[in-house]
Amino acid sequence: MPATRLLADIGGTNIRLAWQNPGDDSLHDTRVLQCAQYPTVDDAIRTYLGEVGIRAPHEAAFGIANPVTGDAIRMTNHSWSFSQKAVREAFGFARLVVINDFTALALALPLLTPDLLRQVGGGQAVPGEAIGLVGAGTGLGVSGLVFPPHSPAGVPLSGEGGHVTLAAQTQHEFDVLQVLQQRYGHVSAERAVSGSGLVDLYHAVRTVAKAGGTEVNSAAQVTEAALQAKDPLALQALDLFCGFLGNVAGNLALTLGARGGVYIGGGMVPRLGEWFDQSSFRQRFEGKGRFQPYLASIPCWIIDPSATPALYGASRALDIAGG
Ligand SMILES: Nc1ncnc2c1ncn2[C@@H]1O[C@H](COP(=O)(O)OP(=O)(O)OP(=O)(O)O)[C@@H](O)[C@H]1O
Repeated sequence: MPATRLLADIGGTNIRLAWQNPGDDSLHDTRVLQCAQYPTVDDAIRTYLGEVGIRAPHEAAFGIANPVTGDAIRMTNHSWSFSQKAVREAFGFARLVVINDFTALALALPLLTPDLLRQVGGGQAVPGEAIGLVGAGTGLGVSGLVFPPHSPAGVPLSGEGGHVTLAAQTQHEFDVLQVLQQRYGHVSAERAVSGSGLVDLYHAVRTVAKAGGTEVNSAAQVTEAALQAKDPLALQALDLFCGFLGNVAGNLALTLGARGGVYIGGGMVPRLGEWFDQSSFRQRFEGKGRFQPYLASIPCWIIDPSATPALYGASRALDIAGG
């Protein structure tokens, strides 16, 4: 095989992998593996390379769901940890770039074609203005793209906005947050707006309602109970989830001045289909008092995750790193 580029998007549940030929943007052999089935990231990568028949990729880029602050990587919502240097040496990569997974997704936003996006509310994006990015999956990823002078392609943000403090706006939300607070102490946005967060919201809703309800252990069970069985408590939990996401996305839009729009990534919202559009999301996105008209003009788009956009962003990170 000629020199190839290995790309990985490493989340708390899934690792998505693909490879590219030199000078060609097309992704090849895109696969999704379950992180929990591999003791280390090296094992998952070796399995992938073996399956697709590539022995020694020349270089690699990973987007990964944790802050990247030095050589040592420790995932926030999974047990994997590794040294970037050790991985680079183990696989013989000439270059390895590791960035946050939502920083990688932010780098891919300008590449997204309209067929991969579905708009939920708002008007037109203002070209050249900041863009917000938020996405619920195993965790809650947050990033954005800003366009300082001389950087027309945009500069991605590397933050940990999923861990901001979650605020309540209604008595019911306050009651639910109190239940979460008793469990976690600090209730970050991710404690509610994530897969495990949705399960916790369901249990909290039941506690507040002093109700029985169905036993659930996964986010998929809550969405199924809500959208298929029309279980009222599951519907309440799912609507709280969407409302909290709207609240966080609206805060992000205000903080960044994201008149370029807000993109919604992650694996959860696309699974809610058009039900999401009539949830509390948009109302809570805009419901910021005097800034309602400002937010009402900002478009939100749901990203279709099937195109594995973060892999393209990881590849762009290698291009930008040069060398
Ligand atoms: N039908 C469903 N409805 C809602 N949530 C679901 C459904 N199926 C799976 N999930 C949740 O989606 C989450 C996984 O999302 P995603 O595919 O974005 O994973 P990931 O990329 O590994 O996550 P992250 O990047 O946030 O660490 C899990 O928490 C899972 O419980």
